[in-house]
Amino acid sequence: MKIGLFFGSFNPIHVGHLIIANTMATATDLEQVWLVVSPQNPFKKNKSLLHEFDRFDLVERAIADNSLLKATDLEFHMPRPSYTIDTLIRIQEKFPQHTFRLIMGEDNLAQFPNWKNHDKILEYVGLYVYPRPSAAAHAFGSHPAVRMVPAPLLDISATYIREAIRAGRSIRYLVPDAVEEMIVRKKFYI
Ligand SMILES: Nc1ncnc2c1ncn2[C@@H]1O[C@H](COP(=O)(O)OP(=O)(O)OP(=O)(O)O)[C@@H](O)[C@H]1O
Ligand SMILES: O=C(O)c1ccc[n+]([C@@H]2O[C@H](COP(=O)([O-])O)[C@@H](O)[C@H]2O)c1
Repeated sequence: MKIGLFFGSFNPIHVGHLIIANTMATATDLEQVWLVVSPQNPFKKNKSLLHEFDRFDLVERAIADNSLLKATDLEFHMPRPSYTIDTLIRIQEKFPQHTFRLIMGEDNLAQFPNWKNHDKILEYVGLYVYPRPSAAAHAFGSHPAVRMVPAPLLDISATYIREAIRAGRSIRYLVPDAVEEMIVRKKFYI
């Protein structure tokens, strides 16, 4: 199978992530998308980073009704911070029967040349990129290993959702109902 790996902090998962994952699984040649929850992005020092077990639970709740999407906690058992190349190698070793592509939002492309072994990532799996309104300029638009997937722009972020919660505003429709229910019940991000 050809599978898209969608890495993220998912702090928390929101409808933007779900639209991206579902678009990749239905409007491209990818047959499934696996959401890889990263314990620690090497570039992010976030005080409001929820424990990875809780972020993973929220992801599982969010995708429970979509058989094309799966969640994986593989990075929980790997060294921190979470370097994507190391995880890609581990996943390919574990699932030699599948081919993989790396999915990311366009905002990640500007910093991508600073990722560990980014050339190797391009060679190894290639990228499927979802456009993002806040994306800074980058030089990957016509790179042969990078596929820009045309799709509606989504001006929504986990930062906005955390701020809304802190300010006592509703996050209804920004996250699935089951995710909102758990965030409210467990008082996450307050
Ligand atoms: N609205 C969006 N449009 C395009 N890509 C997105 C969007 N939201 C998230 N992504 C992509 O999803 C992946 C995981 O992102 P992440 O979990 O950091 O979400 P985020 O909303 O950007 O979070 P934060 O606001 O905390 O930085 C990244 O590749 C990111 O580029
Ligand atoms: O491997 C790297 O050098 C690297 C540098 C920056 C980010 N990443 C990964 O990119 C993914 C997206 O991060 P985030 O926090 O924007 O969701 C997440 O899995 C990070 O571990 C990976």
